[in-house]
Amino acid sequence: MTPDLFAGGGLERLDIPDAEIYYASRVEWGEDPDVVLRALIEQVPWRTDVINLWGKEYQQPRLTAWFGDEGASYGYSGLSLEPLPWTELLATLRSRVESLAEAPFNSVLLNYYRDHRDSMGMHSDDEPELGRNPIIASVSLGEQRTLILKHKSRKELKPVHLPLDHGSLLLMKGATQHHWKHGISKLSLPCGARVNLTFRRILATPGS
Ligand SMILES: O=C(O)CCC(=O)C(=O)O
Ligand SMILES: [Fe+2]
Repeated sequence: MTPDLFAGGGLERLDIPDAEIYYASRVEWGEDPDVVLRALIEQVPWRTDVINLWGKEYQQPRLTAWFGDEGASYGYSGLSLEPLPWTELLATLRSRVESLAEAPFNSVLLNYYRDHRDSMGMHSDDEPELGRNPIIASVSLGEQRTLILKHKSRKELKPVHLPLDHGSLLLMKGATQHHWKHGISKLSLPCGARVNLTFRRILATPGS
């Protein structure tokens, strides 16, 4: 299959069935990715979110933060969460991501994996607020960690392992979330910090 390149940016379509995923390993961000990583680790008011699974509360195994346009809120365990306002750095990254992805975003979820023990469970980004066939733009900074993708119904398809590089951009769009789950596993060997930013477009607050 001939790689299908987005204009500029070096995004290359990956050959994964039932998915529309593009990847560029080293994007020109206009800022040194080392500096961006350090600034985010230091400046973002990181929090440990509690998730409710089957009536039991668990701390998420990573730190998170959520920024976005005013009103781009989403329902979460019965609460409606308001985003923090864009910082100058995050607004700059958003503009760059929007031009590379050729799509608008009104919020960003940040994940901070402090070391090899932090992780994210398998899930799809299929919240109703994102609408049908959402486009998610994921920026990775710091330690390389591997995104694992598992098809939800075609058991003959092997899991796909995508190592995400420092300064890379991954786009998931089309029916990807419908067919695939993704997550970041813990590692057994120590590794450094990684910050991931997933830019999203919240369509509307249900009930508003
Ligand atoms: O850290 C990553 O690359 C994955 C993040 C993710 O899947 C999410 O925020 O929904
Ligand atoms: Fe996700």
